[in-house]
Amino acid sequence: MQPLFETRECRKGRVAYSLFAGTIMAAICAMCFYWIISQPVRFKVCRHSTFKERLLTREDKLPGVDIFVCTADPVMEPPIMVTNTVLSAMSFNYPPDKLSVYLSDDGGSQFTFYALLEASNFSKHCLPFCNKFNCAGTNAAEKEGCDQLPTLVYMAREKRPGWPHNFKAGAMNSLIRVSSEIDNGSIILNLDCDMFANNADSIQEALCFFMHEKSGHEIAFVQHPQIFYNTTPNDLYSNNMHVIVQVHSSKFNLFIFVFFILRICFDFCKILMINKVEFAGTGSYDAAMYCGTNCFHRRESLSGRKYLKDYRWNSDIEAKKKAGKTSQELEEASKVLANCSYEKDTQWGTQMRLIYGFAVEDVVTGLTIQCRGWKSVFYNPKRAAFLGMAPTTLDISLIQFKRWSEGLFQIFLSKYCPFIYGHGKIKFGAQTGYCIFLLSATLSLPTLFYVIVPPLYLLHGISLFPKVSSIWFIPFAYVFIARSVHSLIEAMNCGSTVKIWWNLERMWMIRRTTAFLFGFIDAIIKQLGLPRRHLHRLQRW
Ligand SMILES: O=c1ccn([C@@H]2O[C@H](COP(=O)(O)OP(=O)(O)O[C@H]3O[C@H](CO)[C@@H](O)[C@H](O)[C@H]3O)[C@@H](O)[C@H]2O)c(=O)[nH]1
Ligand SMILES: [Mn+2]
Repeated sequence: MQPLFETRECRKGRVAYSLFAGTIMAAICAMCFYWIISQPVRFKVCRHSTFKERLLTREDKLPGVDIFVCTADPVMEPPIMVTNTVLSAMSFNYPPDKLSVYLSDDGGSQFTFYALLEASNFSKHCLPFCNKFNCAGTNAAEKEGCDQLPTLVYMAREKRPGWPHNFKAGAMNSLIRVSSEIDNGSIILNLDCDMFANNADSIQEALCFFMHEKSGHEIAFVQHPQIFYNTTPNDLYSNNMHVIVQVHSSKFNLFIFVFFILRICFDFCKILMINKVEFAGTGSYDAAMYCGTNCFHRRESLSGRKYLKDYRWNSDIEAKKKAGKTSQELEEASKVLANCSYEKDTQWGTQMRLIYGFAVEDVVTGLTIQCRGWKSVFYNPKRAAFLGMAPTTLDISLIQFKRWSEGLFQIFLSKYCPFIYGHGKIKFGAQTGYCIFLLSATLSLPTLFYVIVPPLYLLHGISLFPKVSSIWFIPFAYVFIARSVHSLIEAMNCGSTVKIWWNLERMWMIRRTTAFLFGFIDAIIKQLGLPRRHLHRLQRW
């Protein structure tokens, strides 16, 4: 007998729906994960202060300090700015015979070179003057007579087609070699050319960490925050995204609810608080991130040395190599070291020193140092030690964020992922602290979803959120208010105003939906080995 009816499963669109649900689930898990890892740094925030007067009583033991300034393009980084940085570095309140300033010019520009020459002549007049009037009493230069000035070295390393020059990491590694031939100072300060020293005593303050009796020998680097003297105007950025999504089911509310709560919970990461909460928090787990500039390094740890329990600072290693050598001899010796083929088939850039192949070479380098057993400090003194120039337009700022988020995510996807590479080597709080930054690119996806889907529902006349009269309104309202108030209080505690806080909220929304998204895509493309555009470097102005 023939059946009178049949039942058939409607398979149409099921695969598509599974994919869709899968992505939502993945996004929820990712955000949950992100929220969890952003917690440890908030539970342990430390602040340091130093007693530099006590350090001065040990003046005889002060180490040599080599300051590295990097520049790459005379147009985008005008020589006046570069020389300003160099002069500020030369005027530290520190014995001039123990201070050397190196300028690496990747542009090999005559403008920069002659500007530096002029600056060095100028310094002969201005530095003794500064020393005399700024720091009477404590200044070592004054005691030893005003005639001595810090050593000043200009380096333009060799670049050749076909040889990877590895951007700033390559420049830093050349500087490490060249400076070891000249002064071999056991402390290295790394400055970008758009930052200048804002406190003549910063070296002494940093030395308070390195020379601390009990734990100083464990410290590899002391990172200062990047603080900018020019403000960023937060222009509005219109983003035309025409996405048409057919919505079939209004039972989707649960997803939206979870999304709503999670997005709001993790949404803490604001640039102002980064310095005072997240960076300080990772520092509390002995693993402050190296951020490429404003950072004092111990030469030995930067050069790849492993920390061993019995390690003690040996000031004898600072053999003054330049003693007895003429500057011509030093120049000849340095030329070999700054040669483009010097690093061929060596461990430079692969295992140690500045690591190559990452858009954010600094962060990955800091991580490898910490995984070799060293600790690092995040020091945010009341008076900013260094001041810098921030991007002044929205597009340049977004390009910078795109490069950072991509580079950071690239580290997460590489063998240097803190959970794997750092497992058992750095504290769990430090691993999660790193990942707050390394995973920032991934935030773009849930954010995009959040900003696109609810308006589409609205356009279709489907109500996503409960009515004000409904009891279900309470959790929504609670999460929204609690999150906003917490974020505002955190910002105000860090010295921000309501307006700054509001602008930052807006900027983070813009960054997550643009820069982070492109960073995410490019990092994935690179991971898959597909062809991609070149790194955006130096498009600051
Ligand atoms: O081939 C290059 C490219 C850049 N630089 C110098 O590196 C510094 C920073 O480079 P830039 O590309 O302008 O990066 P920013 O986004 O401004 O810098 C931040 O992000 C970088 C990557 O994480 C870090 O290296 C920096 O220290 C940090 O300030 C500048 O002084 C450049 O002159 C070089 O020396 N050689
Ligand atoms: Mn910079």
